[in-house]
Amino acid sequence: MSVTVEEVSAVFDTILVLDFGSQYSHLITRRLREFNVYTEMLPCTQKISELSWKPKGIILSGGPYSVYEEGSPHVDHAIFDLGVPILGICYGMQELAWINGKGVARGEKREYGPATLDVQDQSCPLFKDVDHSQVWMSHGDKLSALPTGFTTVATSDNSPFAAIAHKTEKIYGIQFHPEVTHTAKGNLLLRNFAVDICKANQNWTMANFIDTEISRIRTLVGPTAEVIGAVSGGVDSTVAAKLLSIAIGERFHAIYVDNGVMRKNETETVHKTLTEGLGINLTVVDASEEFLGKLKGVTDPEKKRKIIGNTFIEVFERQAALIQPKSGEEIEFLLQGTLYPDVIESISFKGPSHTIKTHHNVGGLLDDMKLKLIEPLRELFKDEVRALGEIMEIPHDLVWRHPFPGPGLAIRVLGEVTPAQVKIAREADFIFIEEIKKAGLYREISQAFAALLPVKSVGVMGDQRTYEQVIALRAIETTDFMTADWFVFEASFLKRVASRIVNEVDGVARVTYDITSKPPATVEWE
Ligand SMILES: Nc1ncnc2c1ncn2[C@@H]1O[C@H](COP(=O)(O)OP(=O)(O)OP(=O)(O)O)[C@@H](O)[C@H]1O
Ligand SMILES: O=c1[nH]c(=O)c2[nH+]cn([C@@H]3O[C@H](COP(=O)(O)O)[C@@H](O)[C@H]3O)c2[nH]1
Ligand SMILES: NC(=O)CC[C@H](N)C(=O)O
Ligand SMILES: [Mg+2]
Repeated sequence: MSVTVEEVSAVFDTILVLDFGSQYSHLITRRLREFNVYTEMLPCTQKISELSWKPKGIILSGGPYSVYEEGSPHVDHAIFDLGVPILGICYGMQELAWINGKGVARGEKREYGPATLDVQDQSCPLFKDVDHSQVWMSHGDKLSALPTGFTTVATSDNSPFAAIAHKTEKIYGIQFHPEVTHTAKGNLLLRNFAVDICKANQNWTMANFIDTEISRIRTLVGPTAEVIGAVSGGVDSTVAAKLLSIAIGERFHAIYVDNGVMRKNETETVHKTLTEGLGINLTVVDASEEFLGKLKGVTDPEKKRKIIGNTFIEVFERQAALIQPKSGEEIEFLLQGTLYPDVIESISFKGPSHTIKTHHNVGGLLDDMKLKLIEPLRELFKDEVRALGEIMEIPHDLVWRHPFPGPGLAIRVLGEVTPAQVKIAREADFIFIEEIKKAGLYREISQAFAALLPVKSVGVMGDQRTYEQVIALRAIETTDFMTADWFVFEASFLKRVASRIVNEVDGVARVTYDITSKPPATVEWE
């Protein structure tokens, strides 16, 4: 028997962003959701007839191509038959012009940076309260003529067609980017479009999402089937597990694997919080010896990742096989903590970005396990997951936890991973994080940790010459982990941490602080 489960976009009023490959496209989605309008992004090649829901409005994003070039992407003209408002941004506006008269050409010079907007037509609802503000331009092509049926709504010094609007339909084009923060009133403009012009309901809140999602899970799973899921104690898997546990109770089986390279006290804390605190049906598997045994003698970072990923799958599958569903049937579903950025990445018009490190998750389980997937967070950004966690009363500490990589301390112990080395990295990390929390800096920092370098250095302690290893501290600020800046601590803070680590952790003679940004460095040392 198959059940139909409504998509989120069929339940909430949805603005559809069609992506032409701009680096800013996902920001459009984020901005609209920030004022509680549900927004989804699909590739610009999406066939409208294949959509199972009707958007309240459509936004055409920017993109790196030129509309007049052969092979450049074009939108399905059926968007005009939907009778919903349309907003074209940069390439998106050029696409509207190309469809309505082809007046787009290479400009004499590129325009990149701030410009001041002059609104000519004050009655245009898109520009309500937006006049004379700074906007951000990033283009080389421009409109050479007004498209058929359009008028000029706003100009700037370099762009005689900074904004255009159709005379009778609700179709708008803007040359600048409202989604970037350099456009002072960009949020307001997007709000004017989504709320005033498209009349989208501002009901996208996690409080509303939670009920829809729980009933969606119940419909999908049905009255008797059971679900398994790997839970790390990280925010994504915990929030997903809590949702499942609210929806189907004991029929959800969470499995946490202690791989021997977790942080100090982690296994105990996760166990206690998830079972006693959150009432999740959790099994803790201690597989540390198995993992550490397989890591023996291995120094190559990618090999470490592969060994941990593969062992993880073996342990998980072994454990899953032990679960006997009450129904007498087999386990039917697997929970995954997939987030919206992963979805965007996989549907991106540009194709998935270049993989620098093979970040594993439990994706490898699927092929032979024949389980159906449940991904309750696949519509959410990380900040939405955190908001959802707060609503479900998951402890703050867990909701705001820095991400922790699946291979754990194994990629923070550079070189061979031995129990002795893991212990040093674990103790140093614990002190660093403890001091960060004491200083009230934990929430300001996106991720912080200590890495153990496989080099020895000379030191002196109590008149004795020492010859021990080096700890590198890393703390970064970032919004998306694709780029990151190192965090600027007060000198006194670093002094305190260094002194504690050298004094309290056996085997460390020296502490350094990593002051490299990403790029060129990555967040992790391996
Ligand atoms: N030690 C572990 N035990 C069980 N599952 C794990 C473990 N480590 C990772 N996983 C699984 O791999 C997935 C991916 O891990 P990842 O670190 O990306 O996400 P997370 O731990 O849920 O959240 P965060 O990004 O905040 O750490 C997890 O959601 C979880 O399903
Ligand atoms: O689950 C994971 N498995 C991995 O192998 C892995 N390597 C890096 N990371 C995390 O990804 C983010 C970006 O890290 P990098 O700049 O080092 O690639 C940071 O948050 C890193 O901690 C991993 N996460
Ligand atoms: N940011 C954009 O959308 C740029 C559009 C187009 N490629 C141009 O250079 O004008
Ligand atoms: Mg994690």
